[in-house]
Amino acid sequence: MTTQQNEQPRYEKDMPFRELADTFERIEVITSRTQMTVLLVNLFKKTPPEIIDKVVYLLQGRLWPDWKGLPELGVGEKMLVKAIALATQSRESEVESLYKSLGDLGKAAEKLKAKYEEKLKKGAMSILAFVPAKKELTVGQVYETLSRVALATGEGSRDIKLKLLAGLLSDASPKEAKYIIRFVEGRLRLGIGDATIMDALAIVYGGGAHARPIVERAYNLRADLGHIAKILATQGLEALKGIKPQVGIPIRPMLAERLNNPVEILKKVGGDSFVEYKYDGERAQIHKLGDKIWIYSRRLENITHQYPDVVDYARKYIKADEAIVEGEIVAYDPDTGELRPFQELMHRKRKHDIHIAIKEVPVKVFLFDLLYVDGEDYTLKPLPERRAKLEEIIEQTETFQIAEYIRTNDPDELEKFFFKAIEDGAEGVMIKALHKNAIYQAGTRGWLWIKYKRDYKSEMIDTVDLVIIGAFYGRGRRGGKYGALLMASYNPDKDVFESVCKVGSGFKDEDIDKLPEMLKPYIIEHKHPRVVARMKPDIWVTPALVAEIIGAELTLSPLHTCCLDAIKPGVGISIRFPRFIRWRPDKGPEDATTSQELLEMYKRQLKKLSE
Ligand SMILES: Nc1ncnc2c1ncn2[C@@H]1O[C@H](COP(=O)(O)OP(=O)(O)OP(=O)(O)O)[C@@H](O)[C@H]1O
Repeated sequence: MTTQQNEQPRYEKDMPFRELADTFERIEVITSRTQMTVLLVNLFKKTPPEIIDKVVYLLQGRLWPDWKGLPELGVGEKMLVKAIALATQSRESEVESLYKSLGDLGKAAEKLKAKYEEKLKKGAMSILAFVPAKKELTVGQVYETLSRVALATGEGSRDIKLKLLAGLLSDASPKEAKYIIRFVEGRLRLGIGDATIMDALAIVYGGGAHARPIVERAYNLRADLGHIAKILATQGLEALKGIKPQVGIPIRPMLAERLNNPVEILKKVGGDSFVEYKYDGERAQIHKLGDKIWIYSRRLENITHQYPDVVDYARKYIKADEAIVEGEIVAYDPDTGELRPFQELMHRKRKHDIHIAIKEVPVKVFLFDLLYVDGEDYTLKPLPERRAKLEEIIEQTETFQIAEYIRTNDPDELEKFFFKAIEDGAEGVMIKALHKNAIYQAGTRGWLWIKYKRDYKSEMIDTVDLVIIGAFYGRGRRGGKYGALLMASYNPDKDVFESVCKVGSGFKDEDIDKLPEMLKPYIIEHKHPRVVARMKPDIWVTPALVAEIIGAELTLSPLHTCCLDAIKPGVGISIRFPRFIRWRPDKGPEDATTSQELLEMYKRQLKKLSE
């Protein structure tokens, strides 16, 4: 077996890997977080600044931040068993049985390594052979070798990985072998949190606890703790103080608190606020540098490859050389423009062929913040300033636009907008403070943003039969035809038809093709006298035709008049994500589901949302 020492470059500024393995071992037996910090402080004091980033990554149990999208180690248990067998000149069956009895492959490696070293020593003693003194493994070497293991891909990569690992284990002491194996297995499990690492960094390189918020702020702006540690260790605290976001490195997201009372919410944010749709999609932090685009998820994974369409929009419609903006990616129906449920977006993510997925589940992006543009950090500027700049640099289109919002300090207005948001397929609303301290609190959940979602949801179990009272012109593939219908329930007490929803989904192409002919005899120039509606369709029709409809749930809406004021003042009952099932030619308009029945259904199906 050739040893890694001979193949690997030695690091000028390096330290023995033993130091790290010793720290791991001590961390395993301590019981308090303070002790953990002390151990890390001692470790960092011994660490040359040039390799602090590698030490931090190894403490985090990874080789680099996940968002880099670099390959993982890609080493299975079988390969590890082989590598241990090679490095300790044992049989694979021996490794396996020891693994079985100890329940820990790291410990098995440690034992076999110790046994092998013992054997070597004895052999050397008995024949008085010359055994060259082994050089110590260094952090740099271990890091470099493991990186090469991860980056070896494609044909022949299995052999390369095996050879590299076996070499590394040959050079390792028993204890080092144990931790190398656990690291590769992803089972280091030392429970060292980022916060503890930051505490220790602040003490060693920042001069004490006062440096801690500066380290944290830097990490929030650039979610790469190794990178932040290296700047701190090599350039000092002042360099960290001036740190700005960097395009390509994700910013840790700002998060919202939750409240369900509009009056209280407005009090919390200081009255005047933006109330925005809380879209039900995937959060996207979009970075642009010239033509290069990165998209990061809520958990800062690199999801760029999942959204080539969004990459395209960002390239075209962000009018800045460098920018970081945030928004929500939502699935929509191109024929009606309506938003689709979150599950459809997930369906798209599961598809293997991204080009088919893009066609089947097209998406829109609703932008809600701007964090950085052309060299300027916007995270410390108040929201109105960020929004104004966002509006300035975005060319808004159908598929790439600013989130729907109102500015208000009126709880009733807030509530109405909330119901409208739900009916339009959003989850609720986000209320955002506008005062001068309303900065972008990266990495923090706070009261500058408050989410307002429903407590209750009325599941829709049964279908309903509703009457057509109007129609909307279609777009996309439905251009020149009707794309959606305005549907109503019957109110026998008043003998009127009350609007419930606008339905555009569930129709087959032939249904859409037949609509103009079906509706033609019923078209009228104005709203029918027996129709009560707030929404205005492109054409009105006499209530006559009935269709069976289902939806995700019954919901409250300020746009519809079915049971208006019955549950809450100013809002009626509606259907969220309604879908056409079939025509009901056997039913006349007065046979449709009544408003009273819808009210009963709403009440019956009311369910507390357990979160
Ligand atoms: N207009 C908007 N402004 C901010 N966030 C929005 C908006 N629309 C949708 N969102 C989504 O809502 C989330 C904000 O809620 P929160 O900060 O509580 O995050 P969360 O913990 O992911 O919660 P949730 O599960 O409710 O989405 C964001 O992460 C984002 O994905």
